[in-house]
Amino acid sequence: MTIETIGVIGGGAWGTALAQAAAAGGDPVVLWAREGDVVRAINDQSANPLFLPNIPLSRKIRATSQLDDLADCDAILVVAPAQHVREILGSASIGFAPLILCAKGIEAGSKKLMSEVAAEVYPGSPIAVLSGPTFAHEVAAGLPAAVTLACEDQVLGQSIAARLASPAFRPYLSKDVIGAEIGGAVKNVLAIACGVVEGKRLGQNARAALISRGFAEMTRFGLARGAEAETLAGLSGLGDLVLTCSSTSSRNFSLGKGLGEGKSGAELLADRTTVAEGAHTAPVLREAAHDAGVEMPITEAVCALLEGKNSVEATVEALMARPLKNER
Ligand SMILES: NC(=O)c1ccc[n+]([C@@H]2O[C@H](COP(=O)([O-])OP(=O)(O)OC[C@H]3O[C@@H](n4cnc5c(N)ncnc54)[C@H](O)[C@@H]3O)[C@@H](O)[C@H]2O)c1
Ligand SMILES: O=P(O)(O)OC[C@H](O)CO
Repeated sequence: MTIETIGVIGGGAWGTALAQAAAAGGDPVVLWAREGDVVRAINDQSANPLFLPNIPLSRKIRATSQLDDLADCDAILVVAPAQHVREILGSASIGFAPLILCAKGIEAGSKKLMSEVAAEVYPGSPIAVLSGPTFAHEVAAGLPAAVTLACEDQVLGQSIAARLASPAFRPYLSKDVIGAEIGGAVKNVLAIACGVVEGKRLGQNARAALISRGFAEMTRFGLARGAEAETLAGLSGLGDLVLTCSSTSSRNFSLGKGLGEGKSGAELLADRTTVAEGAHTAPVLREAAHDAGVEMPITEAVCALLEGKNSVEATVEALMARPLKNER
């Protein structure tokens, strides 16, 4: 299968960066954005100052406000925030093109992963997941990055990988769709915890401990949901966890930093233009972990902090005072 025209749903930072990556070889890209200003800026100035400032975009990217304009695309990157994917897919008529899911989150209420949401809305469409350690501004600027491209149909996966690959963008194939999704969703919650460590100045040791014990949580939950351990230890799991837990370029890390500095979750989440997926995923993940009988103390701590139910001091004390146990 040859994939030429790529459609992109979502004109935020990551949708725009992926459009830029997909346009690198000179093939056309059609990007749907919700904001009229974004559509106009891309078409008139080859730029997206609202979500991806100071990055000149390829002229091969054409933006539209009409989802139906994606109907003839050979494959569609779905890059809306996780909580809006169902609604946006439901309002599009995009035939049977493969859907490449790029949002990192779990749907509130249903507790479903994006592949499960997409399969409900478009039961006939082949599904893939693209996830990994990728700050949008770096990818859009053409800096090197690698991602997991998970697709049960490996022939389709190879076609998608071949279409998106460039000297600066390297997809690694996997069949483990669930594993790729769980890594991306869980790391956002753990990044909030690492941001708290930074904001409260708890030190580098604490951050490394959180990354390691957070990875143990991610692995326990992932295995319980049918993910493969190798996927969780790969780009879409551990790779993205390390990236997002290390830098204020991460919105989730920055949100946690604010909590660590003493601001409230409500204050930090009010009037945001950009999305911090971990804040939406944390409570759903806590419920899903409970359903699966999986212990996720760091996730529970992040929820309590976001909900204003515990202070940072009391949270750290409680995590450190948990009964001693084997590391595995
Ligand atoms: N930014 C990154 O570096 C990056 C990298 C990899 C994955 N992702 C993931 O990509 C997804 C999209 O994130 P982003 O960074 O492009 O977003 P963003 O923060 O740059 O922009 C916000 C997006 O949310 C959309 N939005 C806001 N309110 C909405 C509503 N009511 N209905 C539908 N859409 C609405 C906006 O149109 C915009 O596309 C997220 O799941 C994120 O985790 C982001
Ligand atoms: O800014 P964040 O925290 O949403 O992280 C962006 C990407 O997911 C990093 O891979």
